[in-house]
Amino acid sequence: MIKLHNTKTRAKEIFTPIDDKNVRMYVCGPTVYDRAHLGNGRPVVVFDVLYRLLRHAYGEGHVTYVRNFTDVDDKINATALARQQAGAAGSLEDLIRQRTEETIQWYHDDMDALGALRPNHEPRATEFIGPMVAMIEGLIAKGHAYAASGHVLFRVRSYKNYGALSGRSVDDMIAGARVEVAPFKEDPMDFVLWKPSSGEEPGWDSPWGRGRPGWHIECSAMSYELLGASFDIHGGGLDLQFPHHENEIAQSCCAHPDASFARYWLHNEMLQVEGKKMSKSLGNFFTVRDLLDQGYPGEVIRFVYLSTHYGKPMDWTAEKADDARKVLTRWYRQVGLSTGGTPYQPVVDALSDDLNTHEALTQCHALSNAGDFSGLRGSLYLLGFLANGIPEWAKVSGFSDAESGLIQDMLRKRDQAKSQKDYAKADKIRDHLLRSGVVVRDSKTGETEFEKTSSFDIDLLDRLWVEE
Ligand SMILES: Nc1ncnc2c1ncn2[C@@H]1O[C@H](COP(=O)(O)OP(=O)(O)OP(=O)(O)O)[C@@H](O)[C@H]1O
Ligand SMILES: [Zn+2]
Repeated sequence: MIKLHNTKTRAKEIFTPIDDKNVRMYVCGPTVYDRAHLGNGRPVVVFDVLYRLLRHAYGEGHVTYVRNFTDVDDKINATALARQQAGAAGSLEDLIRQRTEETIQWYHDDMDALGALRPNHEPRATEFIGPMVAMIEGLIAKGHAYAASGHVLFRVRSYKNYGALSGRSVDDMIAGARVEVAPFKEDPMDFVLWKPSSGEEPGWDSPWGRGRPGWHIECSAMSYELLGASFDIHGGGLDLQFPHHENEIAQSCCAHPDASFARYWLHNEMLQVEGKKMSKSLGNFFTVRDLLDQGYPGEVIRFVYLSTHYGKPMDWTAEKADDARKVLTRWYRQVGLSTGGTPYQPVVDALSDDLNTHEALTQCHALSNAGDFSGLRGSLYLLGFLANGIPEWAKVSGFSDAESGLIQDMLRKRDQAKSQKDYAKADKIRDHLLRSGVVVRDSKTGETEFEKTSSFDIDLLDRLWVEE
């Protein structure tokens, strides 16, 4: 039984899909104008864990995960224009396409490195302009939208539940929001569904002239096309709750009044830098690529994300990353002793309790300490580690995975002996290792490294391991 905290009801609820043969989830994806920063990676990993849990619970072929690329945006146009002004060859349209293509490639590379599975569908807004126009026409026909000066606006006051997701009234929201006042708006709260494009700006023909869609309608149209009018889960960062998600709900529920749109809304809290949201506009960001280039493995970054519950703000520290690397190194070496393995039930239970990844990692520690390496392997796999086997950085040169696993397990027993103050036993294990040709070195940080000597004898090591 999976429980999820639903922003819509502000409560942890039992998750029941509409169709357990096809569990459907939509997550708002990136605007593709630049490298993803570490904050942007958080929802990717959070919803990847949820996707993996749903696949575990309902079967791999029974979950449909959609995450879009917003490839129509003024920020993309601005980057392309800056390139053109700097002398880049090609029309603005070419440069825009180049920019979005390269950004999508970067996004894939970086998110793959974090161990995130690719969603089943990654629709690009530019491929769904037709359905967006159709949805806007439907909204106009029902009186929920109006055309004015080449724009189409959503009539917010026509939807009585507007604000329900955030739990605020329209008037409160206006007071707190930066709403654009424009002469063609009936009400300052009304938001853009379609806007005119001039000159070289990307644009498509529509009943309201050549123009482009607003950001909010993209998600409403793409989720409808790929998941239907009612689906199970909608996710994204908490910064999107208002106005983006309120607007998605208003559009979709008015276009399809008999459907429920998304039934469970999940929002991840922000990755912060000194108490403030990491964001491009504040300039306080570093990219996932920066960290990878500095030598932090993607698995380590993933581990740091998972160590905090998605509903809590978190920050990145080098100390957290160092700890993560140590723990993962030990676990990766230990699982070299096992093949296969199903996830440990307490790990599944922790994830099923509103994605308690922190508790899931605590349970992995318990498996590691108890020497249950097949349970550990299965659990790590469920958490999105080990998809490509044991990474190179965790290996010890000269040893096979199974040999490292064996040595790591002897070291575990030695640590246990030490903590029970049985120093004679601890020394005996070390001597065993030495006799088999393995030199052990304890570092100041409490980790133990090992190395192979020319007299390495795996058969002897194996025998001594069995004795212990
Ligand atoms: N600091 C953060 N922590 C967690 N999630 C974030 C953070 N910043 C953005 N996100 C999430 O990243 C996803 C992609 O958002 P988007 O591409 O709109 O980011 P952005 O607007 O370019 O970034 P920024 O907010 O820095 O301007 C969204 O789900 C958003 O909620
Ligand atoms: Zn969206």
